[in-house]
Amino acid sequence: MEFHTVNSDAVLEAQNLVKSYPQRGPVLSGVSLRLGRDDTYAVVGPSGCGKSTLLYLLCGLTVPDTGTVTYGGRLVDRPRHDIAVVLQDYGLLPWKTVWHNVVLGLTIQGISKPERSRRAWAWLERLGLKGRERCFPAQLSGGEQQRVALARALATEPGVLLLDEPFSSLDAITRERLQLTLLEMWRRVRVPYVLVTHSVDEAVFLGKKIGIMAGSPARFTTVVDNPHFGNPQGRNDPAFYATVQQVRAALDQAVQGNGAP
Ligand SMILES: Nc1ncnc2c1ncn2[C@@H]1O[C@H](COP(=O)(O)OP(=O)(O)OP(=O)(O)O)[C@@H](O)[C@H]1O
Repeated sequence: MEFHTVNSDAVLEAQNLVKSYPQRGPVLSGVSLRLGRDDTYAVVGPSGCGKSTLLYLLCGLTVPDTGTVTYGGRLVDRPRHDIAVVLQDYGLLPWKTVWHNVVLGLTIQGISKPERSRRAWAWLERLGLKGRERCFPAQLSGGEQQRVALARALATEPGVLLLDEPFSSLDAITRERLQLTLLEMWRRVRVPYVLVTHSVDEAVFLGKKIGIMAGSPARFTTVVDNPHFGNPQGRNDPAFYATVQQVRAALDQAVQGNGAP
């Protein structure tokens, strides 16, 4: 049993992560992140800077060279049931129906059949997928597949949700709808999340905190406390766009400065 001393109101905490890949060398260096119980955290940064790598470290799919990730004070060094991940390509099993994809994680966790059924129906309904449970992923649109991936993650009642560019392959309208869906889900179950995105606009809409990553190896150059998180007026509010521009400028500056301190 490994316990680490962390601030008790942090659900997920990364401290001074350093990560290298063979042949690639150091990708991340000195990366720290603190996700509180009521937080949502958006991560933006240039392509290839190491955002997905950070997410894999946060969920224990890979381990850092040095530094630690803790969940509720316990070291994360392998995947855990209470840290759910939603990937860009949905990660659905093509040979399983929507229903079986949604209950998959629950079956692995050994959840009883009635409880599996209760949770799966609840999330299919909340995400507007009732009636689609017998379909296979290939019979669904991209937006529907992404909602199945969200239902599957949320049905496990995770303590933390990690999302790796979950909406990037969707058209603009579907993307905005699903951003709202994620926000509604967060308001309902209050599961803290880390969202990796290429879209500054999405980061400002969905991140209470916005971490800007840059440099080689990358680190957080700036973390913005975002007053426009979940702004009901959203994109109709000029102040929202002022924040988008500020974050974009900070990102440009970080990239031009290559993240150097
Ligand atoms: N398993 C691996 N082995 C070697 N190099 C890797 C591995 N995984 C990622 N990399 C390299 O590490 C760097 C960071 O990759 P990562 O996918 O974390 O970046 P990213 O910021 O998420 O990129 P993007 O925004 O394009 O998705 C890239 O140069 C990538 O080629």
